[in-house]
Amino acid sequence: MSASDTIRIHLPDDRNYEIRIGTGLMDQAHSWQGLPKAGAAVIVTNVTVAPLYAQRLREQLSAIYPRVDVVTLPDGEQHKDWASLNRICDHLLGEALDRKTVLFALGGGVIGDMTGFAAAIYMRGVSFVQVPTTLLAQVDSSVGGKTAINHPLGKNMIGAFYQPVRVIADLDTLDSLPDRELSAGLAEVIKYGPIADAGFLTWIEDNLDALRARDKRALAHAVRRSCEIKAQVVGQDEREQGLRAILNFGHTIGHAIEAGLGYGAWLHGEAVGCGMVLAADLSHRLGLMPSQFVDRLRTVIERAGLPVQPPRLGGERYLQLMRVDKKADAGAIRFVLIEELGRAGLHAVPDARIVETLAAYGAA
Ligand SMILES: NC(=O)c1ccc[n+]([C@@H]2O[C@H](COP(=O)([O-])OP(=O)(O)OC[C@H]3O[C@@H](n4cnc5c(N)ncnc54)[C@H](O)[C@@H]3O)[C@@H](O)[C@H]2O)c1
Ligand SMILES: O=C(O)C(=O)C[C@@H](O)[C@H](O)[C@H](O)COP(=O)(O)O
Ligand SMILES: [Zn+2]
Repeated sequence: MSASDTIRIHLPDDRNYEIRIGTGLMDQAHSWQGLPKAGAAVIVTNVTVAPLYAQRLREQLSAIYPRVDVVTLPDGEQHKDWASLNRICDHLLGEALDRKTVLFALGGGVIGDMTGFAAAIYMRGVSFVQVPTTLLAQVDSSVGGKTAINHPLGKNMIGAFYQPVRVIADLDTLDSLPDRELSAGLAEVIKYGPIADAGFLTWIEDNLDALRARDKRALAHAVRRSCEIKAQVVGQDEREQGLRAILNFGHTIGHAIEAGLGYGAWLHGEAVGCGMVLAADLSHRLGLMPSQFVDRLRTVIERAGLPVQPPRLGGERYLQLMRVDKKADAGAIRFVLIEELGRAGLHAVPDARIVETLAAYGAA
């Protein structure tokens, strides 16, 4: 791969945008050219990421915008809430920033989801740019326009579909990412294999050690292929009327784990990794996939440094949490199941089969 690669996401009404992936982008002025003109830019970040990257981004943006503010939020999934959203809106309104103001989400998926939601609702919509600094955000959350905050009763329950105007993924920011967060990001990378590209799953298996060692070429390929798949899916079904649901593989149980344990106890990627093992198992129990697939997926998830043993919340509690899943339909819990390697679909699964599977993993 060259120093940078660009993937384009195609959406109606002139909302196409570029996903730029590469090294050194944070300090390369050309990455930031062509952004909407405005009197002000606001970088939204958190207390961990601000000291690492906010000043560098501010310098780049100062060449474009007369005014560049920084809003620094507390760090953590437990702060993906109304209070943080209000802090962004309080700043925008308190400073009388107009509707041309451009927001820059500098951080992981938590910052990206909240900044996007703030952009969607401030003055009924201002432009925003995703500057993802975690592997998870570079391969998934910065692309596709799902924005949200959590509710104690359910994950991402309050939000909007609202697309960024650009995504700039500087692979160098991954150098400072803790190992546990890198593993969490690998869960969403692995996800794309079984749902969309069997060959990519094999590539991940072959390159997992290089990915965990942060080999830049391996990371670049993982980010690029993940974004290509996500851009294709979202380009066909932006608002999840059908196809887009495949991106939710592992999330039915994953989101139940996150909400059930309290946000932040397990990382999103950890919960999704474990949720994929159980969804693979369900795919086998319902006769869609052979048992070897479950073993294969569990092995790669374990090798990525992710947990595969779900917490023991109890069968009834899991069901209660999953009934508010956004894919649920008239009370029926629906799972993304693998139908063949590289192809997935949405399936209503009877409660008894879900509890049986959870029990097999000691979680019911
Ligand atoms: N919108 C979507 O399509 C979508 C997709 C997947 C996940 N998500 C959401 O994304 C969130 C998870 O995102 P995440 O895994 O990035 O978590 P995160 O945003 O909490 O970031 C993980 C941790 O890494 C720190 N961090 C970020 N960049 C860093 C860097 N370069 N160096 C050092 N530390 C850094 C953060 O401060 C945080 O402590 C969840 O809320 C999930 O629901 C959304
Ligand atoms: O972009 C999507 O669509 C996804 O489902 C990607 C997921 O990885 C992500 O966690 C998403 O936020 C989950 O969506 P939700 O609609 O279940 O909240
Ligand atoms: Zn996810």
